Amino acid sequence: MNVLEATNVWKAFGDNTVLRGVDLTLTQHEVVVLIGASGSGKSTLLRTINLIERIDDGRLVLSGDDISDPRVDADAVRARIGVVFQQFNLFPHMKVIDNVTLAARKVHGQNAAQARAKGVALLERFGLGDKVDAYPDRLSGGQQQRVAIARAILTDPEPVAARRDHVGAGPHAGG
Ligand SMILES: Nc1ncnc2c1ncn2[C@@H]1O[C@H](COP(=O)(O)OP(=O)(O)OP(=O)(O)O)[C@@H](O)[C@H]1O
Repeated sequence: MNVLEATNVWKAFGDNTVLRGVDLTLTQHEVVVLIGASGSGKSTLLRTINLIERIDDGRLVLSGDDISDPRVDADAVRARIGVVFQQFNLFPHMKVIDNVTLAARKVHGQNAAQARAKGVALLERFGLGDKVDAYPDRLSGGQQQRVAIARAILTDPEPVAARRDHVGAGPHAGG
């Protein structure tokens, strides 16, 4: 019995086409790992299956039921699917750049213009130059994670090497 059959699934956000004709079949008791670059569309595919995002084209069949039919009861479908979400505790009402520089400005007293310049440079280094003025809910999980890392780095934390010396940890500690 196929638990899920995704056929030729397409999904775009504006001119960013994320899912381009995805086919996926899952059978009962099967464990499947979805691997791809950050921002390549893994979460988007999972969100379409859970009807958080509606697909633009294609078909999704859950245990024989066509859940891509717009008339389907989304809550009833979601009740049949378990989801673990990614969460990085960014402020949802603040742009990426403001999330990244907030602690540096408010807690560490860094000059606003200077903090912004450093923040933009760091975001560019992390491949997020085009997300500086986006809000967190427009980013992928990995992109949000990198914003959270940039926020931590911008406050100039104690170097990792020095911290390792303090706690006596080996070279592979942390994570
Ligand atoms: N609601 C949205 N509005 C606009 N763009 C979005 C939205 N959700 C995701 N995107 C964009 O779609 C692309 C795919 O995002 P998705 O979250 O599916 O990636 P992912 O493969 O799960 O990435 P990661 O490994 O980083 O979690 C990204 O470029 C992201 O910016």
